Amino acid sequence: MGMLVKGLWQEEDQIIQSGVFVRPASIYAQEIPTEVIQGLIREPGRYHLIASGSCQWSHRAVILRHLMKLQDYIPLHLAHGPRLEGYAINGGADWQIPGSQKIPLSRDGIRIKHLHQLYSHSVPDYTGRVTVPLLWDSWQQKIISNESAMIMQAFDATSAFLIPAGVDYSFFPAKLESEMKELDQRIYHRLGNGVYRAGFAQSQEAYDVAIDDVFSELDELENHLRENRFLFGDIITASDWKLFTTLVRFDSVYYHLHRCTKQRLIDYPSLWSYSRELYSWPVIFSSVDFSMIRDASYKNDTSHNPTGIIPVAPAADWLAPHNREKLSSAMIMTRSGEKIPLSLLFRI
Ligand SMILES: N[C@@H](CCC(=O)N[C@@H](CS)C(=O)NCC(=O)O)C(=O)O
Repeated sequence: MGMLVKGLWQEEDQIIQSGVFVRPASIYAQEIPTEVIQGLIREPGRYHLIASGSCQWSHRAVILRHLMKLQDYIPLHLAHGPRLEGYAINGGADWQIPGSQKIPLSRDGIRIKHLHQLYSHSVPDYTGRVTVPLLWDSWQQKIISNESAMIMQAFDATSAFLIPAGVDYSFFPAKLESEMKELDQRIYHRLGNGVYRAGFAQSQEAYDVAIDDVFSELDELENHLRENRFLFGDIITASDWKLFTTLVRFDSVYYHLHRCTKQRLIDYPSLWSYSRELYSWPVIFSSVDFSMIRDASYKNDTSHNPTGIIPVAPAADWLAPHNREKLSSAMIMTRSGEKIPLSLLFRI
């Protein structure tokens, strides 16, 4: 896939170790400071989100931007196009680095084509992977974070300053913090990253271990969601959105391209109705582009799909009634831990 070494792009990388896919830690993975969170609201247009429509980690950040109603505050740029040197930032055409026209002697701004050029513009001797999503500070011309979980949390925390819809709701309620952390880690290891470990495995053993994790996690979630409307009962949290971005891609990409072929999402009745409920929210529905997900995944994963042929989409009725309201009401928490009906805030 390629990476930057001391600011220079190189095609070799080190993500496979003894046949096992090892996802490197993000370089800017620290918690996002409060001044930046306040800045997201108080300085509209200063911070930009750069994401990809196909990537589950990007999708998490894009979803939180919608749910916290930040579209007018944080411009979104979708990296897409042929991956010649990693991600193209604007379909392979020139793209002006936001804010670069303010750099002295650069009135026309700095124009780039590849995401790695944004990384090395931010840190000239950057060594590491060049990943989406990332949060860009257009005033300081630097990357603030390239870790989706931290970006989600920062977007969520803006409700302490902005109070969209007059209620300081949160998808990371303090009351559930430690339980969410534990659950998110388990799901990330076994399922979210498990589908990548299965897809990129270069030995039978590594593949078998990953597949076992993926499907035992799906079994466990299926049991849980049979009786619980969301992962935390009647309360929706960011853990649901993290899980959703993996599930929504499962049958379209991971099932076939990553060889997760034991069962499809639609073979799990509760996981499938749960996914349909989350998909049915108008703001979420508009954030899912199945053909972009499939095209980008199948065209760019040339090691699994050297011909670039995009297989036909699996038949699945994502708009069929989910009937999850029979399980419980649907609630959300405020920052202080009070439960309020979701329908007061969102069209669901
Ligand atoms: N830990 C990161 C992972 C992001 C990530 O791996 N993104 C993929 C796209 S789905 C990427 O940019 N891959 C390019 C690469 O690793 O070279 C996060 O959750 O934000």
